[in-house]
Amino acid sequence: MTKLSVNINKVATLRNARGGNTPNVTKVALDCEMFGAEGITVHPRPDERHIRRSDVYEIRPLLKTEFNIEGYPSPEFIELVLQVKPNQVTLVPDDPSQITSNSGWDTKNNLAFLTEVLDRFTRAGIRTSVFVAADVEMVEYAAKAGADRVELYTEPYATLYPKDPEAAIAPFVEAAKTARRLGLGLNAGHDLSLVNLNYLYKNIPWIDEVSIGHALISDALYMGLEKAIHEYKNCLR
Ligand SMILES: CC(=O)[C@@H](O)[C@H](O)COP(=O)(O)O
Ligand SMILES: NCC(=O)COP(=O)(O)O
Repeated sequence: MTKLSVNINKVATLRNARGGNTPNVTKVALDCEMFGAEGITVHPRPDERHIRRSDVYEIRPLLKTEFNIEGYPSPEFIELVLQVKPNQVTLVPDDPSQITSNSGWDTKNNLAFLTEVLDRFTRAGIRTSVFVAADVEMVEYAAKAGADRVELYTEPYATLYPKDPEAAIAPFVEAAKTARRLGLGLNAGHDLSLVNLNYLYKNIPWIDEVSIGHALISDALYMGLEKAIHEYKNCLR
């Protein structure tokens, strides 16, 4: 069964826009769980443009589903994750100045670094996931580095899907088969939406978890959060 983890970064973006506590990010996280989300994802970026470190500490003890923290493994990020101990940590290769995640790891050229970081989280009992492009070699080196899972960076799929679904999905099926062959768990995320999610799922039904934020929160502005979560879960059947 493919689980839906709701990324609440953009709820924090709205909260931060006025400097107060509306919308209440913690309440939204708990409501997402009540509406059927099977996990909550946050990406506490160094500039705290949306999710703040304080959000991470506040949310952690209250969640009933899975907590996934994404980020670049800086010393500060590693310390935060080891203190909070989420169910899963997802390593992304983002530079602090990036507007959003726009690439997967070069797991081959970062093998030693990733191996050392992943080992620290593994020893702390935290499931690890490495954000990679749909590239067989990048998946293979994520396995070599000791990751429990890979998360396929799905922006290229989302961009090409409307023009050519079969071409869009092809590299992702190959990368997903490689992950399965190597015994890696499989996540996927970035720019997934109600337009493209079901086709991804139908072609790669063994995905463990999709983490979706930007499109889901945008859809919720029109249909409401509860209906949005139900609609996204309906794409995973
Ligand atoms: C790793 C990934 O693809 C998403 O978590 C993305 O990083 C979202 O970050 P923003 O919400 O800051 O765009
Ligand atoms: N890992 C992807 C994620 O958490 C959310 O990405 P997006 O849906 O905001 O593009």
